Amino acid sequence: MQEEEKKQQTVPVVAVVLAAGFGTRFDPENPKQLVCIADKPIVCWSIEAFERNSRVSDIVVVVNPKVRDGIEGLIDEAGYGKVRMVIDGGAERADSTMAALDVLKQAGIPESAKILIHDAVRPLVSQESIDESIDALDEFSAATVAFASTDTILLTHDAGDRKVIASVPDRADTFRAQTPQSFRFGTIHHAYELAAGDPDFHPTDDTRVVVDYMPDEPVAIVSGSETNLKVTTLADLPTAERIAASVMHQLTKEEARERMHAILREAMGR
Ligand SMILES: Nc1ccn([C@@H]2O[C@H](COP(=O)(O)OP(=O)(O)OP(=O)(O)O)[C@@H](O)[C@H]2O)c(=O)n1
Ligand SMILES: C[C@](O)(CO)[C@H](O)COP(=O)(O)O
Repeated sequence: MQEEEKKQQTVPVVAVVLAAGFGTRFDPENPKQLVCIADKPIVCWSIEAFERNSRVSDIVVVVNPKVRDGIEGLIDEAGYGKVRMVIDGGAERADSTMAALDVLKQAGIPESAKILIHDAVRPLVSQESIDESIDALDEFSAATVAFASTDTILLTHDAGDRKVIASVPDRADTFRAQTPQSFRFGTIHHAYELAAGDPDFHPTDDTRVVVDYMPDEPVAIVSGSETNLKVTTLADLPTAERIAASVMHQLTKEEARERMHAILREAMGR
């Protein structure tokens, strides 16, 4: 059934692009979602990564009042065909995810739908990571793109006004969480329902909601990359520009190759 579903894609694959943050670590007066990298606003890079992926059927964009007009204007101008809704998020990232899940529930989305939740401020996500996220849901109900840590990670606890090490996990077992984080709709919706009553619920990502509230549900790791950078502070911009330049170079080469193949196919009458 799952093999068949994979080939025919019988369930919706919905990307949720979270762009409702306030960029306090970047510059609250200059919303980072709207800042350009290689002349294209960051939010457009992210939306286009999912527009370009033929397996993604729908996109929901989550915004806040400060960026709504700007982002709606960009979506209209570009004519993104898969963007079905632009909705308001909430105070924290998890509130913004919840807003999207509520809207999808109201729209009657099936429990089996595949939901890819992505930080708008990770503009350079690769098609391979998106494809692998969609594939992972044929085996697991939850998965996250993540990048193996090259540093040793220290888990700490508070000792007075200092932190001290609580434990040191084996480096081979440590990863840096990235996005998209992908889920069957029924799983992520249920996890958020379980978490809703908890006053100490302030997760910084969506997989944590499954890990904490549905501990028997395994969450798969999908390969990420160093280039799937999150633009967090102003210091990230030069790196993002460098990565964007190399991505554009790659895309231009691929387009040229595709054009050449099309010319050859036509010349050979195929
Ligand atoms: N209430 C929020 C908070 C964050 N986000 C989104 O979640 C992603 C997380 O990245 P982050 O760097 O934390 O963005 P901000 O929350 O904007 O940044 P900061 O924490 O510095 O305020 C971003 O795409 C952001 O727009 C969101 O949709 N709703
Ligand atoms: C989801 C995330 O990008 C995974 O690395 C990250 O946790 C977002 O955290 P932030 O505090 O909102 O930057």
